[in-house]
Amino acid sequence: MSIQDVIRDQVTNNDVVLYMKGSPQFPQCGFSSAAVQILKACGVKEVLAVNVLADDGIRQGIKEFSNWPTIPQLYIKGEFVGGSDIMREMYQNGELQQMLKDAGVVQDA
Ligand SMILES: N[C@@H](CCC(=O)N[C@@H](CS)C(=O)NCC(=O)O)C(=O)O
Ligand code: FES
Repeated sequence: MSIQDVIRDQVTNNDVVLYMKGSPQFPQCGFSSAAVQILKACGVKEVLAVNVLADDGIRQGIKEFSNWPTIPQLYIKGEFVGGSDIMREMYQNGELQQMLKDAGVVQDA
């Protein structure tokens, strides 16, 4: 299976996927830490967190997959949402909560 296939499987088989540096418990970059905090603030309980620092193939492959040059990257229901700046904007205007609600990932937002 190619890296692109692995990524496609991850985002297809998990409602919420966060490609990040480090883990939700120990983020290894401020941008990834912010992304984790925003998901928590939205009430997301289940997320597949993929540590790109543990796999350089994924680290580069995800940029190609999404056509987006940086980490973190959030996917909801197989759809690329954005990085931490976009997540923060969408959280502030309520769009992210709505998207998670529509996806059936959180009850009340
Ligand atoms: N403003 C960006 C911040 C993310 C960013 O600049 N990430 C850099 C540094 S962590 C990155 O992924 N560089 C490529 C790499 O490390 O592979 C966002 O909204 O997500
Ligand atoms: S690891 Fe240096 S900015 Fe993210």
